[in-house]
Amino acid sequence: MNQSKEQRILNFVLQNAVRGDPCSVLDTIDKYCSQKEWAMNVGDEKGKILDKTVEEANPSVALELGTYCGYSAVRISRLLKAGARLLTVEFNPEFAAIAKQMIEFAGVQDKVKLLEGPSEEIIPQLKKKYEVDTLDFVFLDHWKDRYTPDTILLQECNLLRKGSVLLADNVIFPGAPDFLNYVRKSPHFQCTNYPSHLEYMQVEDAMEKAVFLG
Ligand SMILES: Cn1cnc(CNC(=O)c2cc(-c3ccc(F)cc3)cc(O)c2O)c1
Ligand SMILES: [Mg+2]
Repeated sequence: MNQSKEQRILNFVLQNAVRGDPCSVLDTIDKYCSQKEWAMNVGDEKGKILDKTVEEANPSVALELGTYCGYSAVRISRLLKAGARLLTVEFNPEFAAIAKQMIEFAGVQDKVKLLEGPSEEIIPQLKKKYEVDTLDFVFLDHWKDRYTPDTILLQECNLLRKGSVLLADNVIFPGAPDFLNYVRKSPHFQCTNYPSHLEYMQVEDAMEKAVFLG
């Protein structure tokens, strides 16, 4: 059976990165995806914006929507303080299986809980089933047309508190125009735009930070 691109990325990491070293896993994925096969990891340029936003938020409980191969789950969790945790949601079972192995190889599995299923089903379960009170940080990197409905759902489920930080990838390319409209017009969010480029390409992209004001 033909290997998937995501399986090839994982194999390249297993053969070339240092087990238990998150930075070496990130560098190895970026090397493969810039030199051999493009893939939709957030990448190093936008990854540095993600790093700064996570460090500033210093979250105890973080949520990621859109795990893919686990690149940003490794990126975020390597920065978490002792006892802090990342919940990451992936609806595609093939991607989830790759991400699980990537997270374990990087050695961050004790900080990361991978939840398989559609975000609209998992978000309403976070409080009771996953013992979440409120979320300190949310990284949106899943289907771009789910950013707005899931941001509304997070509010409806009382998962945001004053100061909760949302960071959205790809608000320029592929684009999330309705999300930008929604958060920038809402009195409940303070927004900041971070111009950047599409991962591994010279195409313009950006990340949007939206801090919940309560
Ligand atoms: C299948 N699937 C599972 N999760 C998702 C959600 N992510 C995206 O769709 C996504 C797409 C692109 C992208 C795609 C085509 C292209 F030409 C240029 C860029 C980049 C990203 O950073 C993304 O996050 C999609
Ligand atoms: Mg993305």
